[in-house]
Amino acid sequence: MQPPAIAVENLTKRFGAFTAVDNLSFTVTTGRITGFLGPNGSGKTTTLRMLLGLMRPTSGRAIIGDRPYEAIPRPAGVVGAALEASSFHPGRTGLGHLRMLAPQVGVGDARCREILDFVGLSDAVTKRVGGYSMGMRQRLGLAAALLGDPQIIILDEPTNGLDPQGIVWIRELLRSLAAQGRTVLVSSHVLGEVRSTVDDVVVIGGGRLLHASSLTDFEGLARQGVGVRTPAPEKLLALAEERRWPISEGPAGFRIDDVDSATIGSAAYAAGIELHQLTDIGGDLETVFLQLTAGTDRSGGTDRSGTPVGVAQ
Ligand SMILES: Nc1ncnc2c1ncn2[C@@H]1O[C@H](COP(=O)(O)OP(=O)(O)OP(=O)(O)O)[C@@H](O)[C@H]1O
Repeated sequence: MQPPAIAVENLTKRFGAFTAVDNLSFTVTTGRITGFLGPNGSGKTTTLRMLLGLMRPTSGRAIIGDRPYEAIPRPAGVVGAALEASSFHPGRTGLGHLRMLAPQVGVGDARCREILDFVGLSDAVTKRVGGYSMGMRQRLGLAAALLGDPQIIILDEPTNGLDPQGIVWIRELLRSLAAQGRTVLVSSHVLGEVRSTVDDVVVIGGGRLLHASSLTDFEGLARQGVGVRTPAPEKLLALAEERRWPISEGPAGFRIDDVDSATIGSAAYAAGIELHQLTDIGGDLETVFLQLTAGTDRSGGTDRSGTPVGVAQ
């Protein structure tokens, strides 16, 4: 198996007494698009800044390829990032902005023009950034990230402030980058904006890891199930085995998947099994995401035992 493109290992960032990123660990698989999800203030940007050597971690480390960002000899050729769309000099043109970056990236004028064309900004080459729309700024940020032709791309909320057309454009661009075998880590506080694009998800809240898995496994959390409580667990387990129901036990009782509550209730009644609770659970993935991240203040983010919820990586 290929080593991960990015490995975040026990990363922590404190600002005084405030812990913005709290012992965070996850990996980003080479050649896949990973959605880095969490509500506002959950620590996404802080994590990305540490990844990119822009901020020193309090403890832990972040590895890109096989080394920390600071140790990469020509970083722009390995990893490209767009963290903030607004940090351009308003008096510069789009081309001027890229020309300013070109020497440190190690590219010439032709590449600057080529990449502006690629992000759909060729008409705005000579227009000053001060007059750019939000969408144009996002495109210019992407152009800067892609200038050195990196294999790993890190984008912080690239859909922020974009209209629906712009969001579709970003999605298609990310897909085309992944189709070229590149690795993309893209942050968002809105699951819906990246859901149709990403292969994997990392969900954080309150600076802590809440969930990491493939999107498919994440969607599995929203599978319809029925919660069952009974004073006769052995009998229920025997019934589930006989009926071949997928059953699992958690702190809140049993969960049976892919069977409706009426079927379970009738079968339990016929088998003389006393039930104390029969509840429909799961459903819409957006709701699952909101439930997962709800109340993740600085003391939250994990269940009462301190275990991240649903970590599958
Ligand atoms: N330099 C700093 N000094 C003090 N606190 C900071 C600093 N940078 C970030 N924070 C705090 O750390 C927390 C995490 O911020 P961060 O920007 O990483 O979150 P985020 O998930 O990217 O949020 P958003 O989606 O709003 O961009 C926030 O409460 C923020 O106020």
